[in-house]
Amino acid sequence: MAALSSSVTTRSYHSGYLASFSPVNGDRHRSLSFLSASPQGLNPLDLCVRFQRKSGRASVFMQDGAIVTNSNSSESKTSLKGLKDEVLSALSQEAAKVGVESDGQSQSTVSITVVGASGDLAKKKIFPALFALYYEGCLPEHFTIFGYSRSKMTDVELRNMVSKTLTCRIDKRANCGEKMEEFLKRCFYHSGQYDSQEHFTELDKKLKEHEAGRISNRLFYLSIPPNIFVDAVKCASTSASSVNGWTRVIVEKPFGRDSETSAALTKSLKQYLEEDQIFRIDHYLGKELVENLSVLRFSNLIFEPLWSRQYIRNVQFIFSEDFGTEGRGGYFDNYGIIRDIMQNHLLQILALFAMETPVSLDAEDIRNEKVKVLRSMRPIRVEDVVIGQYKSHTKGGVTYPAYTDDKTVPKGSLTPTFAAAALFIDNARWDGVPFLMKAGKALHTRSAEIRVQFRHVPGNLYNRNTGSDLDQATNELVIRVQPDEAIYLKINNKVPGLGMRLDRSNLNLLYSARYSKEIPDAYERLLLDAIEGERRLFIRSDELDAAWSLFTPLLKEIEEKKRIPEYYPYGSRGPVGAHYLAAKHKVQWGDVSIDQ
Ligand SMILES: NC(=O)C1=CN([C@@H]2O[C@H](COP(=O)(O)OP(=O)(O)OC[C@H]3O[C@@H](n4cnc5c(N)ncnc54)[C@H](OP(=O)(O)O)[C@@H]3O)[C@@H](O)[C@H]2O)C=CC1
Ligand SMILES: O=C1O[C@H](COP(=O)(O)O)[C@@H](O)[C@H](O)[C@H]1O
Repeated sequence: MAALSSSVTTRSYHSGYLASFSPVNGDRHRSLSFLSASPQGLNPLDLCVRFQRKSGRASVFMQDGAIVTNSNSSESKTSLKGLKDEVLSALSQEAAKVGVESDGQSQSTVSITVVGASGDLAKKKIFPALFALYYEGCLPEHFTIFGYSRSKMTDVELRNMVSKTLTCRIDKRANCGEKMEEFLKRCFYHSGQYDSQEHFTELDKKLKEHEAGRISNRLFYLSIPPNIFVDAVKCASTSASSVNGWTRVIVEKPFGRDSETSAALTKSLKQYLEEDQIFRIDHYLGKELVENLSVLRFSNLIFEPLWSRQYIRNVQFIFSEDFGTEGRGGYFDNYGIIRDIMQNHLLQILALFAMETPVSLDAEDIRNEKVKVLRSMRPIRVEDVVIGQYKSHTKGGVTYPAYTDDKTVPKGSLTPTFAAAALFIDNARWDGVPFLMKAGKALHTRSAEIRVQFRHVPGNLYNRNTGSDLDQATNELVIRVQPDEAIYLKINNKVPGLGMRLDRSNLNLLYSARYSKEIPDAYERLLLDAIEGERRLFIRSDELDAAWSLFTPLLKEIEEKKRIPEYYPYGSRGPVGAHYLAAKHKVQWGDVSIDQ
């Protein structure tokens, strides 16, 4: 056991289970106390070790029978709450293992209300993710799912609707039908307006019936258009909050459309919620390879020492989709690709990529480091940005529509469906290194990747064998986020034979070849984290402010000056301007080279 401050106040583990947490010493050490009878036969050390292994997020020690965390002082109430939930869940698992009734979970319930249940995202992502979690045994023992929206539906109709969407990966497995039936029995529906206290009070009543007197924990997932976020939060918090457990709200993007509107949204939400109740989702943070970024960097000696301007020439974040805005043009036209993809998904990945080593894996420590990166970024110059919009294109006898052919898009819209930008981080680690971003719809392929291009080998003995273009012969690390998740490193290698010819070959970690387990959808990870109170993958308000501060001046300039996008054919590689932009910064896009 690690010895911590002797003034830590503790209660005997054997006399209780976790019920509260409290600051200790007013400084770095905090304790989690167990207040009532704990399951017999639990080994506190085992619990502690299991907890550490499971969370990998905070240092947790047992001392005098209490669990103590020594995360740094930036640790907030927030992370401690998360810790509490995890400990409860670990405790309950231990209890189940030794066959005693746990007084942790069996006394608490989690009610998940999908607000906007009739909508696209709910059907496409949220219900399937909840089912996948249920299938995997990740949901708590007592849980209830409620759909809430204006559409009139019975519980049975909701279940029918949801069952049609459970065509996710999970239903290919054995016993899926049975599991699906069990899951659907836990799904209910309440029809109501988003701004009606009365309707949320009715929801509250129904939730209470299902909670059956247990400690109630409530998660609201706002899967509705942003203009009604605040109404729904107001009603949920004032009329349907938990009285004895936690209440959390997952908010979907867009979080405003610039610094002002985002700040206004945050202010409005904070009228009804504490920051630690708000879970701003960026589903790219829930993607497996994005989650793995820190593991790659911080647990492999060979990468972190190279992770700086000294060895890295440029970094590229590339997002492309091979379909247009079909069906979502109305939403998209008000935002454009910079707000839709760059300001959030790509910038979040950039921050994770470039941050300094956090003090710990605690959510606040990681988010502190990400904010520092965002705040160190140089304002984006409009001349460092290329924008494009797709136009109609006929190929193989098929005509693909232009962006403005979408009936929900205003005629003559200048909204960019493609953008490329050069960004810089003005700090000691990254001074002068171009971070290039490229995002587009209706391109030739669907992919998301991070490309790290390293500098050339000084005085390379094999220059003669690699050709005159030194940059062509440098190492490149590619993290392919999707599809076909992979990490590969391009190296120079001798082509077997009697001569001395080098080629570029890949050291390739292709996930489908290495791991048999299917990769969970990002929404599964994020929903589970929200239930467990883990905030690491959610956006804190200061991160959001910093992200908007970076992009708002650029967006204003593009929009006020009515900058004309460069038109590119549907299904192409995007505007050629993106290549000129890269060339200006002595970069070649990695996704267009012959040996991608
Ligand atoms: N769909 C997607 O792939 C993604 C969506 N998002 C975000 O998630 C949220 C939900 O998206 P999505 O499901 O596509 O949205 P929808 O447009 O499908 O709306 C969800 C539900 O909200 C209700 N609703 C729609 N418009 C209004 C309105 N003007 N006033 C009141 N209620 C309305 C409808 O339910 P009812 O009429 O029954 O009340 C609808 O079923 C949005 O914030 C979106 O930006 C983020 C990333 C991807
Ligand atoms: O947030 C969004 O993401 C999707 C792409 O998500 P993915 O997980 O399918 O890669 C994008 O289509 C949409 O425009 C955007 O709002």
